[in-house]
Amino acid sequence: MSQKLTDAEIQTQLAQVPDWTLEGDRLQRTYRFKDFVEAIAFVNKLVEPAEAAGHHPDIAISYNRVIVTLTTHDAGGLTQKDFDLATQIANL
Ligand SMILES: C[C@H](O)[C@H](O)[C@H]1CNC2=NC(N)=NC(=O)C2=N1
Repeated sequence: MSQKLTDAEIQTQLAQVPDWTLEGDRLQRTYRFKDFVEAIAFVNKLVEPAEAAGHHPDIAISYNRVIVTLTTHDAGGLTQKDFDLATQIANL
């Protein structure tokens, strides 16, 4: 299991993923698309990197908006896995 990051480590990591924000002890980004079909297409693109990492985002879909939230359930907070996946998602 990955170790929870300290507040200082989280701040350092946040600078590497500028479009993501800290929401409590979670990392979050909202994506907006043309319509529901494009939103779902994006969600489908998350499957491969998430499965490859063995790490899975929480996803909320509302028509053309997708809110991706990252946290490590096993650790009860943010770990390096969350920032690694955020980077991969940002590079899709
Ligand atoms: C056994 C398996 O690797 C774990 O249950 C993984 C699966 N995906 C996961 N995803 C996330 N976001 N947090 C976890 O703690 C987690 N645990």
